[in-house]
Amino acid sequence: NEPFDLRLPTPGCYLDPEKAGMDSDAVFQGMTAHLFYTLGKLATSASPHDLYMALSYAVKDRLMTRYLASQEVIRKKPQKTVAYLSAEFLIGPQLSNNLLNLGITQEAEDALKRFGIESLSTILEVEEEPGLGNGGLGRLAACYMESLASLQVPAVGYGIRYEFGIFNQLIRDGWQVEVTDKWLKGGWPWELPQPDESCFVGFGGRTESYRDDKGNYRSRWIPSEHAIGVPHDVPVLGYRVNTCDRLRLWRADATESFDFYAFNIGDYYGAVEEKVASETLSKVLYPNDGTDEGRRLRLKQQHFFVSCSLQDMLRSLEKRSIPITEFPKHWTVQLNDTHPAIAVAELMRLLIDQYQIGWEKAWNITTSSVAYTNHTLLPEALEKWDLGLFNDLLPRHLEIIYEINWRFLQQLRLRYPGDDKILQKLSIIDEEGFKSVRMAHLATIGAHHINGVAALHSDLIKRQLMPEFAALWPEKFTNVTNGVTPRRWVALSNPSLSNLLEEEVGPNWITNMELLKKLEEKKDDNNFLEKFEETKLNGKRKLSSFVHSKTGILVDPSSLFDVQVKRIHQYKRQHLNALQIIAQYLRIKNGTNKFEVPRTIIFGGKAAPGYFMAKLMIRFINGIADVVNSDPDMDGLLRVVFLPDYNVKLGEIVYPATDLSEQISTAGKEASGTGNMKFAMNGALTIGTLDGANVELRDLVKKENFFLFGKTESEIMDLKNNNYSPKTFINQCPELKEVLRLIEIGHFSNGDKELFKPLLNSLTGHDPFFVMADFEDYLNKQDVVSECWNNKKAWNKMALLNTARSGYFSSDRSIREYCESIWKVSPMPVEITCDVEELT
Ligand SMILES: [N-]=[N+]=N[C@]1([C@H](N)O)O[C@H](CO)[C@@H](O)[C@H](O)[C@H]1O
Repeated sequence: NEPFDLRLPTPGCYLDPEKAGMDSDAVFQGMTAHLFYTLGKLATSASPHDLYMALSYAVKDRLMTRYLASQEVIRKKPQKTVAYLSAEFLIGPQLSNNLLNLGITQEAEDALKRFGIESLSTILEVEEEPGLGNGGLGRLAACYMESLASLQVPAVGYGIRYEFGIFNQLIRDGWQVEVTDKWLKGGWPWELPQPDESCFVGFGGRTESYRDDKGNYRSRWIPSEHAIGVPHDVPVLGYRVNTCDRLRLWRADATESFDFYAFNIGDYYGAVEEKVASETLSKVLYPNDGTDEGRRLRLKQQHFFVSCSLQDMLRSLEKRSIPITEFPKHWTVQLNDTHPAIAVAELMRLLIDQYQIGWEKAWNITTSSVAYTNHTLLPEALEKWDLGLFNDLLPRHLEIIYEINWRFLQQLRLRYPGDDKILQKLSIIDEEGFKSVRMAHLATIGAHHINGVAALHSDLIKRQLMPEFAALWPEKFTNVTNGVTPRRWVALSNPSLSNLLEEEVGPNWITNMELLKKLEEKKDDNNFLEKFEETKLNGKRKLSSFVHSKTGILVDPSSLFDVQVKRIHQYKRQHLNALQIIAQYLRIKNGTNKFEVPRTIIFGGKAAPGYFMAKLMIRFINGIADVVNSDPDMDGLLRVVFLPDYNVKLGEIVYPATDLSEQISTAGKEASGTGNMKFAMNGALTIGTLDGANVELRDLVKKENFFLFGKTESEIMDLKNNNYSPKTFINQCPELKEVLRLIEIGHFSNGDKELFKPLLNSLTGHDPFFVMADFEDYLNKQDVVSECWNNKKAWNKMALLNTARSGYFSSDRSIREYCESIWKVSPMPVEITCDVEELT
């Protein structure tokens, strides 16, 4: 394709920062200009936030050439583009990542010095992160967008621009308190509103059939309510390439922002009612991680961003005068879980009702364009929409879903004549009890591929979640194990390790993590192992001062940093970790502590506001921390910390500072996990169960470099099918008995015996996540950890081998697999030819 002609007076073709207006002086000039013209500030009176905004604008300027060039390539060259539809994009802070991917971090440091700012970190601290996601699913979408750009694959991420993201978490008297996340309050320099590319979206109303000009009977939708979707584009720059893809986030606005008639008759609320109602669509992110929300507004949000996104894709074909029937050649649509699954019905509606395409053709276009990723097996997370609500909000879509379902059931009748049971089981409509629409079935029937996010998980989807569908369409079911971007999670978060890796294997490990295998040669090199350990200590010192500044707790960087950071959920078993701590506490108190290993145990994670047991688990951990941290017997041996407001920014401090990564979910429950990958890349050892991606991690780093414990998924199944009794395990383990007794008498709740009763009753009663069954094995494995820690050389060797062998978990590998096996797309480098002289 002919190179992007750069006749525009903009800095920025990726030849060489020095030559293309990327040197520190150009950055300084850019900042000065934005302070003056954009922010109306003089350098002399600029606050750190002003300088953050000025530097961000100056950096965004330097993205624009690539951003526009990349859009031009998509516009000019009929190439299949990836559309990643996700209700969540947990993109994290942008400035440091864009500086890294542009390769001008040092230039920014130098420019800031001329404003009297000694360190870039001072400016990075003030950046608000857009909390547009809950946890793993949202962060995965962000890692994937960055890898798509770094691999030079044209892509658009489609999502919602929530005005309020995931709540900020405060800890008050040990309890989680949610605070609204006003991330936009200081302004956000990383977006480009595109109001002229807005879309209309309908809700409610009714459908009516009519005869079209060819006399065919057709159905059409007459919505009773409308909203406008205004796109806000966020550049997603690849690492040291010209590709800059975009994240298109939809903001909801009213078709009629102000009703003068209502105003004139003094009905002031009426005057803005519609505006308020519409804006609510993108007002706030639902703060649940992996549970079905089932609320009307949630379904409206899903239809809102999906309809805008599909209209946007179809419009891009019209703009390029490409026949709509060629949609599958130009767009491959990935559904990030069932949250955007309405896309199957909405694409059919747009193709049939708006573009008058016949059913079969429309179905062919849809099923050859859409693919679906499942992220959880938890029954309570599988979205099912009440039929009444669905019909009320999306009557035309329900008509189309009935037709899809009818045709599907016809197929089944042919394949399984007389087997009504399988029809009921696979139908999109769940007729049992409250009739509902099963979104996972709609996605599976409408998709050409369904993938899980780790080998075990994808296998369990086929064996447990959807065995009949897997038998029906074995070719559709596949696996793409999750990955994380090494740019943010190693190069950016852990500069001292990054420098050591570059020293040892050269700079290309950042885009080719397999190169890290070369580090294996250093596994017995004491000198190198000490350097490696030093990088970890750097991280631990940084985290220690952060812990002290946030919680007032003093922790010893030379102690074993044992970390569990993730959303609080019973299946992730933060309470199992807490019980183990009490056992350690008792051993120290009773003098039966075998290994004098000073440990700092750190927790972090938000609980969904409506999830009582998760909130009680946070209170429980803080109750234990108060007792342990105020007990002189624990000095120099045990410290427990609950770090508030765990998010991407905090993750960037925690992952490089961890010795032991806790991945202790009940086997069969954690689809993949991605924190486990970030820890291993940064040289932490994992104590974990054979669950999710832990299985592949253990295979790759080798079992001697992984602390495995616990029952396997099939052993858990056996326990479940044979009337599992937690009491059996309690009676077998005196330490566990003593731990439970201490909780019961209120030892960690100032004598209040009631506070943790719900937790105790659940653990000693039904124990749905088999905490009691795995406790003893877990406690024993922690002893193995302590023993190993006392052998520094052995520990560092194991840690090095984790980093060396975690290259597989780069999101570049995941994206390559999606491109080859599901999307059938290939990289499309963006050429920028510019006559430098002409530019500068
Ligand atoms: N929803 N959801 N699913 C999850 C996470 N909670 O966001 O998706 C993540 C991303 O696929 C998985 O790593 C994790 O195991 C799974 O529970």
